Amino acid sequence: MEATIAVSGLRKRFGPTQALDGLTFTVTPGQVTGFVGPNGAGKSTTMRVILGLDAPDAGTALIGGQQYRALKRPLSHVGALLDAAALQPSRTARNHLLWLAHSQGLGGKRVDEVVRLAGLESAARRRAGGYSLGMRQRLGIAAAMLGDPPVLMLDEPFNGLDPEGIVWMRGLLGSLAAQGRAVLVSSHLMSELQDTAHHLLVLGRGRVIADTSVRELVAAASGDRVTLRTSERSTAMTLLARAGATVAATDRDTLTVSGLAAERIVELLSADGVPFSEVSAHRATLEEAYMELTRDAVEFRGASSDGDGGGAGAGAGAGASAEEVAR
Ligand SMILES: Nc1ncnc2c1ncn2[C@@H]1O[C@H](COP(=O)(O)OP(=O)(O)OP(=O)(O)O)[C@@H](O)[C@H]1O
Repeated sequence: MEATIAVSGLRKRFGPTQALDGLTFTVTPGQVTGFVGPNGAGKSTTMRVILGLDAPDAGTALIGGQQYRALKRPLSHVGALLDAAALQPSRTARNHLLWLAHSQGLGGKRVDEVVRLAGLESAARRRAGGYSLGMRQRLGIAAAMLGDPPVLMLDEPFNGLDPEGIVWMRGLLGSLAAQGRAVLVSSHLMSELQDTAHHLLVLGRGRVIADTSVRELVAAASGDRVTLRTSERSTAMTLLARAGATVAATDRDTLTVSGLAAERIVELLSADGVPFSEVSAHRATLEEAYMELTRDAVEFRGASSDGDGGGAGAGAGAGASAEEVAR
């Protein structure tokens, strides 16, 4: 089966709230796609519609070209982690997985495999009701992986994980994508997606406001700034300015240089015998890149009751313009 999620023109209203407002995107295989946006942007609703748990008012949501309800053994097509708290508390984790596996015609051997994959060996025979949120997330991952699906859709999988769990989750997501699966992951924290997501889908008020590669996004936000540390600040400033750079002193022995590549700066300083202890190209964090991307369009934040999202709109080359978003 084709490892894709394709959403087209999705609309969904809950009473006065237009939760999804003509959403269109494709999640492609072989990469982790971060699904981000402020509270109430429509991330969970989108996932619920894709899984057939909510019916859209308009539009389509297809997994590998098919609607969820048309899938014969859904767990073999798509694994989902939606609400890690939704468990039968009296069941052991293993029995929960066995029950799920049997409902899909899968055997106990696969249950043992996913228990291992999720790092739950030592806890699998304990009742899930006593699990911490982090362990529930692992159990949710185990359940999502039961059918070895080509498509994964995980709502806030980092929630409740300790630092070790976060590193584990990042590694897992990366390896699932490297196996050619399509992996859609919602998150509130850019830091969780840093070095994990290859692609970013930014939602605002039920619309896609940016659909962009993380590499391009970070490169654009990083600019061409280079940090230079030297004990001969004024000599370096004169030399680099003469070579066409814009140079600003940021500290007693530190300069920020733009307009010249780091390699060229090293060449120039070396040729003139100017000492330096650091020449490093600035790399924006995903958080910085996201803030820049969403800075301009106020409307992105949504109605004030929607809470604590970022700024709004889309930066150059990354989706709709601020004006479009503000409509
Ligand atoms: N069952 C429902 N009944 C009424 N309104 C709903 C329902 N489900 C979602 N909504 C509303 O739809 C909008 C989108 O909600 P959704 O949960 O999809 O956003 P989200 O991006 O997942 O938010 P969060 O980041 O807080 O999880 C919100 O305004 C929400 O209040």
